[in-house]
Amino acid sequence: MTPRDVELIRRSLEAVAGVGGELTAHFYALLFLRHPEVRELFPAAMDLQRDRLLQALIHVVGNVDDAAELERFLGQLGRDHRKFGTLAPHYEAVGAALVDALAKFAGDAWNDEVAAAWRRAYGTISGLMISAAEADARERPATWRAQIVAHEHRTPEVVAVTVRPEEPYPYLAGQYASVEVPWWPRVWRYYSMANAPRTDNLVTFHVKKVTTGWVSTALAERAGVGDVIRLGAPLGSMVVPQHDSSPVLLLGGGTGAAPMMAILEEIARTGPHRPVEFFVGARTGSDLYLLDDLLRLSQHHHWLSVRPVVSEGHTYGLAGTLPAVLREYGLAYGYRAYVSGPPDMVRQSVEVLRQMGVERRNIHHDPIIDPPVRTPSESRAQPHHVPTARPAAEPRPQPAQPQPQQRRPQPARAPFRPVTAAQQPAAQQPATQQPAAQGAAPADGSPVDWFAPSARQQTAQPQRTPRAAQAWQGRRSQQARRSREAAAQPAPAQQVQPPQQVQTPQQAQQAQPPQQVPHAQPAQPASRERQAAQSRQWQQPVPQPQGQPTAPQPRPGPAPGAAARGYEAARGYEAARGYEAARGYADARAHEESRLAQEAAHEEWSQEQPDWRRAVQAPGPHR
Ligand SMILES: NC(=O)C1=CN([C@@H]2O[C@H](COP(=O)(O)OP(=O)(O)OC[C@H]3O[C@@H](n4cnc5c(N)ncnc54)[C@H](O)[C@@H]3O)[C@@H](O)[C@H]2O)C=CC1
Repeated sequence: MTPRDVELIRRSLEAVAGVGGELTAHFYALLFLRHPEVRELFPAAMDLQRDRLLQALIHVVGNVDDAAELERFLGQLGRDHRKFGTLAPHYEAVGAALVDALAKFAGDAWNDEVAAAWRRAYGTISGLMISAAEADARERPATWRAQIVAHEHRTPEVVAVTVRPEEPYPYLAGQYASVEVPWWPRVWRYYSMANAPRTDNLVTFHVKKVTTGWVSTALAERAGVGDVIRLGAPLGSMVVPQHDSSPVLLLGGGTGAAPMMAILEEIARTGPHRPVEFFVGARTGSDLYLLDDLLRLSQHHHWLSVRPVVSEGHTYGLAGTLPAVLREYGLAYGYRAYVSGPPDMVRQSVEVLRQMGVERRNIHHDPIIDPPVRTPSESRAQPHHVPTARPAAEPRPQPAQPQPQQRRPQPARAPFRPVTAAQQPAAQQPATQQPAAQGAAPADGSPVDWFAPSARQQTAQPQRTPRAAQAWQGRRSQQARRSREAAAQPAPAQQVQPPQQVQTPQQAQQAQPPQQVPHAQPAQPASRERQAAQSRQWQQPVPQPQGQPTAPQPRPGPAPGAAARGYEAARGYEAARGYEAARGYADARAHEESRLAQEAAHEEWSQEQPDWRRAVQAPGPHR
């Protein structure tokens, strides 16, 4: 690209900065109308996808002077696109739709010279992506199937999910992978590997349940041992160089500490052992889910210092956010720094490190991931504030908000979610739960999803053909009826409850371990102390029922009477049977829900087409 091309492209991007949402919606409308087969490559819900395109373009234009960074970024983008099934001809279709969409929205900033500059630039971009993807295809698969072998709640919100990929999954400590769950096809989310590569090929991810995160919620609540997920190729350059012995500073906030654990494990295993300072941050003491592991490690490794940092509430450790504590207490000079956590934490930490004199090349972090939620003022004030690449991210939870659904609207098209007995039809939802109309700030001042469908698109929704609307209604009421029937049936777990009168309270409690029913809300220990108390309780020997001799007794046969059944239940036997039954039952329901969701998504796709046509035919803002 010539400097003139760069100048023209920058100016045209500035011209469309205020209409990014419409531009990308128009781009996808054009693409899907011209090439309907391409729609199959994208997830049913397109909101995050829309955000990605513009972010990638902004990154490319922002780094156009840095050939090495461009090559790295586009190479990674091309390799990462293999998991979507993207082929070389798709790039051409995308380029044509992109230029046409820009032409419509750039207004006076668009002319033949600008169009030619964009075509040249896109040729270079797609060329780099295609060649990186082709080279990658010669070496490794596009995706890996991986079976969940462990699923462990580390806190009520954070789950450690361990998978065994079916084929070797080579990666470096500190890298991340995209993950797709079977319930939301083509929706990919990124998680860092929380362990260094192991000979048994097991990989652990730390997943925080996010209110509106489809993949995170599925991984945390729906997934269980035996389920198979898909992994994309490992990505990222936040790795410790081999043969480097500089001291290391690790800053890990929340589940962002996961890649730091992998780096730490790698240093411990392969050396060289150099001073490692690990500032591990969380909002509250009970969110420091890695602290016990880290303290144990620091007892074994004299070179490791662990500094817990808590920003809310009173607890041991340092008080404040990670960047603030780093500024106050941190050692940084001469250190190689690794930073991971919420986007603002990473940005601020990088800034503090730079102020402390750490060279940019010694500060490592993943591409900064922002949730696709922006206030109108942010969008207007900082249309180009994105300095680095951003893979798609799930919106970060807003724990401080009492009503998270008001902060981040639900996925725009309610039918994508299966209807359960507990849910009202979307039309009956309170007005506050409906997605905010684009461009209109909610009265309560909460942020607008700037990439949500516009008010026009939403009001266009009821304009289905009567036949399609009838089919959809039929499907919804069928699902609601099934859910009601399922809810009315006693769950198998309840059918095998032993009679109450033969159980002591302790036995009853032990017969129903809180963590054993999958897909149910996990127990919510209010504090670390309570967690410890629960764990101690579970380690206690099973008390003998009253009236039974205390000497070892042969286990009673299969439930000859109520007392024997109670005895078995106290030993967890009935609970285990109930668990199995409940699990099969829940799985069947989950599959049914998933099937209905898929059908609904397909129906939505066909309903979208008139919307695309209208979007394509509508006049641009400048015309
Ligand atoms: N799960 C994974 O494998 C990985 C997750 N991440 C990212 O890490 C983040 C983890 O989120 P949570 O666990 O909810 O962390 P969190 O929101 O509970 O915060 C963790 C730490 O970051 C600090 N922090 C939060 N917001 C801040 C701000 N605006 N300025 C300064 N410090 C701030 C907190 O004080 C705390 O010390 C997510 O954004 C996730 O995308 C990053 C890498 C890997």
